[in-house]
Amino acid sequence: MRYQSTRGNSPQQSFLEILLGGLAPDGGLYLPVQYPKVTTAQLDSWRGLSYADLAYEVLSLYSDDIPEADLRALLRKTYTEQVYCNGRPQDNAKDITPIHWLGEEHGTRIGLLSLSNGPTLAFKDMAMQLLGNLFEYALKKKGQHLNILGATSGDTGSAAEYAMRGKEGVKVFMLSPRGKMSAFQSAQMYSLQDPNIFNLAVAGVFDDCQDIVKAVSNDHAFKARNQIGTVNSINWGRVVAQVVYYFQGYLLATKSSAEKVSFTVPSGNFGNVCAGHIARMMGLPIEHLIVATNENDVLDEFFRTGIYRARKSAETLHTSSPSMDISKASNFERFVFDFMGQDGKATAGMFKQVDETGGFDISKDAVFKDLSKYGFQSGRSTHENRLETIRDIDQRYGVMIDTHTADGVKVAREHLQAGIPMIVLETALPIKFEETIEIALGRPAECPPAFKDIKSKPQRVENIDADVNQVKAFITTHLG
Ligand SMILES: Cc1ncc(COP(=O)(O)O)c(C=O)c1O
Ligand SMILES: N[C@@H](CCOP(=O)(O)O)C(=O)O
Repeated sequence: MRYQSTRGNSPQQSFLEILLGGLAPDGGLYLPVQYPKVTTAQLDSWRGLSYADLAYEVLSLYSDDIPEADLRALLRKTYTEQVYCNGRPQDNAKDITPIHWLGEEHGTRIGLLSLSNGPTLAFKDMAMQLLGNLFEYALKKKGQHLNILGATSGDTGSAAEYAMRGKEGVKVFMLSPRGKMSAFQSAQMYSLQDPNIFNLAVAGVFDDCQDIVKAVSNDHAFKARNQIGTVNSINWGRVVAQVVYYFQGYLLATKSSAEKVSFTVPSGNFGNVCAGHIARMMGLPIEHLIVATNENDVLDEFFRTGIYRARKSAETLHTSSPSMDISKASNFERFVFDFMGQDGKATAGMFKQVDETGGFDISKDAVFKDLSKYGFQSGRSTHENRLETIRDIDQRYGVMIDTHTADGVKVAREHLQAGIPMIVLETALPIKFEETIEIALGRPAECPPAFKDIKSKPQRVENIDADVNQVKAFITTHLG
């Protein structure tokens, strides 16, 4: 499979080439030149496979430069019950991402796709554990080192750091928004003392951190000299690994591939739901993909109105679902490229307009009228909605959900369709946002034993301004 940039002005590359490179040289994001199609017969033949073997079926369509035996071995090493049982050991842990059915509402089943039982208790572990193993494999093959520059609003950072701990030839420089994450999230990252991990607390919001990552990646000389790579969903490897659990969710929810399901996805950087879009483009029978935002509702506004209006850092609100406090969703560009007919020049023009004027308006264009063919719907949730939903799901079903998943459930309930199962992606465990859980339920969230004393451990973090040059200087100094 060859990969093209969404800005249409970079040479096509293979899977392993883009894996270590991250952002395309023209500033765009990589996508395959075409989405491989999965037939219903093929889909039915995948029923009953282990998660690792299902992942093989999906990923082998995208990574033909990794020999079959190597890819299968990497996937079997990654997707084990031992790795994905950290949060809440469950009866069906062998499914890796089991569905926890809540019940029936308005004539349809509603369930949670459990994605947060990995080492850091958020869905990011699903792809990040694989990325760690893929990096190690690719670097060994090429005899290279990799210095990862990442941005986090709370969960990508710890997932990446836990996945890269002790990995030979890999250093991690992680930018996080100072004071904007939960105490548990900060402690997870900042308590790591590994010599290959560097945490930088930026005076700004997540979007500032992500802008710095992109600016550093766009300095081609610096990137090449310092072997800079990415672990954010900028990296196609992250997105494609997330495609797998849509297939798993679908197969677990249905008996035959004639059936349809809908997914609701708590969204911030649009990476998770972009993976759902790709699964749908491959032919997975998804009725709707419902984008659920918090008060930072740029994406909801776009799907309702056709107007994309990225907010400035100062307008980005600090909410009780802080991992979704994002106003410039990186992966939205991948979807724009698709709905613009994979026209790189048009996509580059639209994002130039975003840089210059803050957004674009397609409300009157034919492409917006045509957007329904992609199956997207959307909604937003607020702090009050979050508290109410956490309370309701606890009382009605005896299940405690985190604040981001609560945003998903709130919005999912507004889009139920009789007879079409609704699967809400559970993106983190409640303990990560324990302060809000305590407010909602008046009792603490359950904490896995591995994290009992996480907040009392000594922390190692450097404060830094939202300044590209300061970040570059830090990297240069610490690479020696
Ligand atoms: C817990 C949680 N939920 C939802 C999201 C949103 O996912 P995405 O950024 O892929 O849209 C994130 C981070 O992005 C997250 O950490
Ligand atoms: N919510 C994320 C933000 C980064 O998203 P990514 O999917 O692009 O890595 C986080 O928790 O850091």
